[in-house]
Amino acid sequence: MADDEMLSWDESVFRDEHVFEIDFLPETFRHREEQMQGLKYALRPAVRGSRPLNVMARGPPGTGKTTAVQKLFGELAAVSDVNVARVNCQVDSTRYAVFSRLFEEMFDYEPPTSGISFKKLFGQITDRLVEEDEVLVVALDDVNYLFYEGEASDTLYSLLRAHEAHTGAKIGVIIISSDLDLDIIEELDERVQSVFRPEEVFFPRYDEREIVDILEERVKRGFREGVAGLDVLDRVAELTATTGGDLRVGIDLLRRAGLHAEMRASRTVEVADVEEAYNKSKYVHLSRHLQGLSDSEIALVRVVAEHEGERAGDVYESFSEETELGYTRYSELINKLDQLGIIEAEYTSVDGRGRSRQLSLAYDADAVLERLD
Ligand SMILES: Nc1ncnc2c1ncn2[C@@H]1O[C@H](COP(=O)(O)OP(=O)(O)OP(=O)(O)O)[C@@H](O)[C@H]1O
Repeated sequence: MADDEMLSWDESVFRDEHVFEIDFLPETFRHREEQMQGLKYALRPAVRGSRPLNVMARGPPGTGKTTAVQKLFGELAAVSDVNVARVNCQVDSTRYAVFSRLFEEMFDYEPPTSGISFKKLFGQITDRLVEEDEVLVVALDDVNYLFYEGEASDTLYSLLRAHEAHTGAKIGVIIISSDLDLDIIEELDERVQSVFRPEEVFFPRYDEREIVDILEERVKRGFREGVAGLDVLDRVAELTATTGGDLRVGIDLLRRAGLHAEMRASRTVEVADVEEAYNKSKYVHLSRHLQGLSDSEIALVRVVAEHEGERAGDVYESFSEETELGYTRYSELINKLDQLGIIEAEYTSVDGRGRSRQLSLAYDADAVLERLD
């Protein structure tokens, strides 16, 4: 490499590295007009002080569901006094935790950590809504986690029937799910099904062309001019599309490719940097899912890694030694990790012993263990 192509210490390929970060809210939001319209239609009554329609937003990971809701919530808060609250159910995965978060959003301080019953917490939220004659719109993001914990029906029931228990309380609910195997309505109790008839808004995968359109904007804002060419963008879009169309993969690829170019002290990002970055970026889902796991779930992932391909009954011994949890809880945890796509639990017939589940990791064991440390 000639000297003038080398990056000096105080130089960077990045103009604004922040645009590649997870929590960056993009200004332009292309290829989601229809979904934004659908959501707006449902939320419009809230601006007039009425209860909005409930919404079920579904689509594979990284298709803009959270971003759409954040943008609309921003607009709503700017033009009205509607209360908006987005709850990340991966973090707050019980009814109590969800309502604590709502309390915090509305009152700007956390509820007392002990001694306050659910009823009281709930009562304070609805009292405030009634007194101030305000509307609350709640987005339950990654609602699938409430299902994995068996908390979805109770949580939705309380939200949807708030106006019965507390006359005048106006709450609208948007549930967001990226688990397309989960039949949400079917999985809810009948008492919830009878009151929950949401508008449906679907977020399909972006195709390769759309990914290029969207990421072009990030490249322009994130890198200095002339740093990343079209060949880089096309390769990133291709890899993103083949990994399932999750834009997070593409955004992560751009950032890592940039860092890799800097490591080579290069002033430009090349396709080879993208290929190198892909070895890490392809695991963004895995990292995201592992982040939200509890200690006992992590223990189970480790145990399965050590007993790859063995039967659930046999693996249990090692698990119980580590955690002292019972078999029922063990089975529930297996189901959750299976639904999250971290492990695979497949039924196999065992001679004379009926059917049993065989456990294995859905990813390369080293990639998983590395991310748990
Ligand atoms: N149309 C778009 N334009 C610009 N950026 C987008 C667009 N769609 C998604 N993104 C970006 O892709 C990333 C993932 O989007 P987002 O979190 O909204 O997806 P999601 O569907 O909610 O994912 P999950 O279901 O996994 O939570 C974010 O960084 C977001 O900024």
